[in-house]
Amino acid sequence: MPRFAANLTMMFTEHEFLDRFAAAKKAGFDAVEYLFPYDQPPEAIAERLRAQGLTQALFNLPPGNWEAGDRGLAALPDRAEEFRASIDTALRYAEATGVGRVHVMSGLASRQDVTALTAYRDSLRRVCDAAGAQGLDVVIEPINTRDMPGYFLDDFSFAADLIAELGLPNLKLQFDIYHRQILHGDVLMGLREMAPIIGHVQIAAVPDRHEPGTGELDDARILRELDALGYEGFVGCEYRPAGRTEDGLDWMRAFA
Ligand SMILES: O=C(O)C(=O)[C@H](O)CO
Ligand SMILES: [Mg+2]
Repeated sequence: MPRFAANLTMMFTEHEFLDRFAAAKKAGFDAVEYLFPYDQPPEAIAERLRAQGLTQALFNLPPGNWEAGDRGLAALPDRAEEFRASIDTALRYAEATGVGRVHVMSGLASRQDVTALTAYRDSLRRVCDAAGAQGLDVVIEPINTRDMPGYFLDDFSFAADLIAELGLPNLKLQFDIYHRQILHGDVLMGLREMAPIIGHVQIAAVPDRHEPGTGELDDARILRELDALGYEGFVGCEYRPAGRTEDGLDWMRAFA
């Protein structure tokens, strides 16, 4: 049975961010993830995790200026210095929270741009080296370009080939089922083919990104496939609740 992590960026938004940890615990979660913790002191996050007995499943490196349109820095040659600084920031929060993996966002660039591809490879080597020294995995996630137009990493096969080419032992795939369906479909075969390199999974219904089981996929069948494949990582619940978060959790309890 997969271990579900509440995504506190998208769920429990009825509460202030630091109050979402208690809300997630009360709703039955033992793990959390979110996009970015950087608006809070690391100690404040660590205290919430400790007080609620929660495990930190994942968070992202700083993405640049999200409000200004940045969606990560790793493939942006002219932002290399900022990317290097983002690694140090993320590792400070990783130390405080005990997270086991961090997600590196590529940024908006073309995979046909050789300078972007070179920057991306260099960035992944750098972050995997620094994160590995702290016992952390690094995950990269193909994201669909309907939700994120111009995102550099928009193909699962490209991501898998790059992971194989770089051969970095702590570089793994963040398999977001929502993006997989939109980009390629073929979700079960994708899971079977990429199981050896999957470092994190996320789920949301397609196309509305609401609770699993409310879209076009048989999400219960997909979760059973993760069990059958022996996946022992987390499944991040990265969906927008259709109503109050607490009222929409029956789908998860079917797996309890
Ligand atoms: O967009 C997603 O699915 C993610 O998981 C990124 O981390 C945030 O955009
Ligand atoms: Mg995702």
